[in-house]
Amino acid sequence: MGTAAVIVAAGRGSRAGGDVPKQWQMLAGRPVLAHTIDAFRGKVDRITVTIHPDDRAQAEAVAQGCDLVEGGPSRDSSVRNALLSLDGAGIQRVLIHDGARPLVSAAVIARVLAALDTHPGAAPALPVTDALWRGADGLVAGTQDRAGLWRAQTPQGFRFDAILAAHRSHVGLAADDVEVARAAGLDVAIVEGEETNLKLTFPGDFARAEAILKGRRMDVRLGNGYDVHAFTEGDHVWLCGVKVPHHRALLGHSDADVGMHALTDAIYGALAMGDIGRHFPPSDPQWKGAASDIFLRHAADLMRAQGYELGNCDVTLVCERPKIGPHAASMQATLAGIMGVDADRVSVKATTSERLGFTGREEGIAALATACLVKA
Ligand SMILES: Nc1ccn([C@@H]2O[C@H](COP(=O)(O)OP(=O)(O)OP(=O)(O)O)[C@@H](O)[C@H]2O)c(=O)n1
Ligand SMILES: C[C@](O)(CO)[C@H](O)COP(=O)(O)O
Repeated sequence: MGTAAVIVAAGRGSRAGGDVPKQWQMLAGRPVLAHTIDAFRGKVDRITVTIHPDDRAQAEAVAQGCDLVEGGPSRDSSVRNALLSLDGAGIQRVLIHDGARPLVSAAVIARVLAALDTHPGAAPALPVTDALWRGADGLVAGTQDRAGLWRAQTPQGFRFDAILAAHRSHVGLAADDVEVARAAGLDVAIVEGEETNLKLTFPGDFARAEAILKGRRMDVRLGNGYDVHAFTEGDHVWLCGVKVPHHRALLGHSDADVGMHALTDAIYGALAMGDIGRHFPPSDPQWKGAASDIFLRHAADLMRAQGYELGNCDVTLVCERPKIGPHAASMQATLAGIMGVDADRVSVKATTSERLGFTGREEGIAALATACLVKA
């Protein structure tokens, strides 16, 4: 079934302010209209965008792969021009959407399309939840019952032939295409809209839209790390940056801080940037006996260079001895200090392996770590 989207973007955005009409203003680094068009790509067979004659150059750059049609002096005349341009193109369903609603979700689009299986028209809306007043001269002049009132959104979807005929016969202006459809006797189903499907109308709406987009784009990454070091002769071990007295030491090319190594690898893993061995090859003599905070600091710096912050991390040391509990708080503070994060984002805990395996036989210590990195 041929489905088209008509995106109306021929207005001048007089209420939104700014140096250029709102559809050309930047939102999260891209023109508003680029976001709106992208929301429909892959969901419909073709996209028609109505533009103001002055905007052709920007439109050709932003609306690649779309048909461009010149709009009229009012929203409904712009829609009509777009529908007329699609006449005879084998379109069965059309979604008519404001170019100024760049945050429309796939779920809203899907709900409108699904409702068109059973209705000639369908549109998203939200029930009015605030009390409604009539006002005059800055005073409340009366109240309005809100029962049965809805806030209309777009895309408004229709069977193509029906809405084209409705627009052809419509006389006068219309706030939206539902008004045109209803004037022609078409039933329009209400489907659930979304608060985030806002129409950029006033200057303050851009900051709201930007905040919503930011939230949607949050990138959360998980990494894990695992390391083992064997015991050797000595009188202390380094664990999570803390020198812990013990009747043995850990054997390693560096200071063998198994906990810090696991955590470092977890961060590298979350970044998909290899492991300690890749960044600090054991074959390189300069890392012999190195304090492991060099590795962890490097991983934390890389994390920030990629735009991430540490959400939290969790290190588990597996050993019968030394007992970790008395040192856990100091380890937590040390790791947090190296990574430059608050201590409550760092957890250090330990378990025995019930005397089973190499850790149970006290041949060495194992460590596991998980790191969660967040890019807002
Ligand atoms: N002649 C017009 C007027 C409006 N629109 C489009 O209809 C949508 C909703 O209209 P509105 O928010 O009112 O946009 P503007 O008319 O641009 O804004 P304003 O009323 O503040 O000038 C917008 O995407 C707008 O570009 C259109 O294609 N052709
Ligand atoms: C179509 C619409 O977005 C539905 O809420 C709305 O009617 C457009 O209104 P405007 O007067 O063009 O801002």
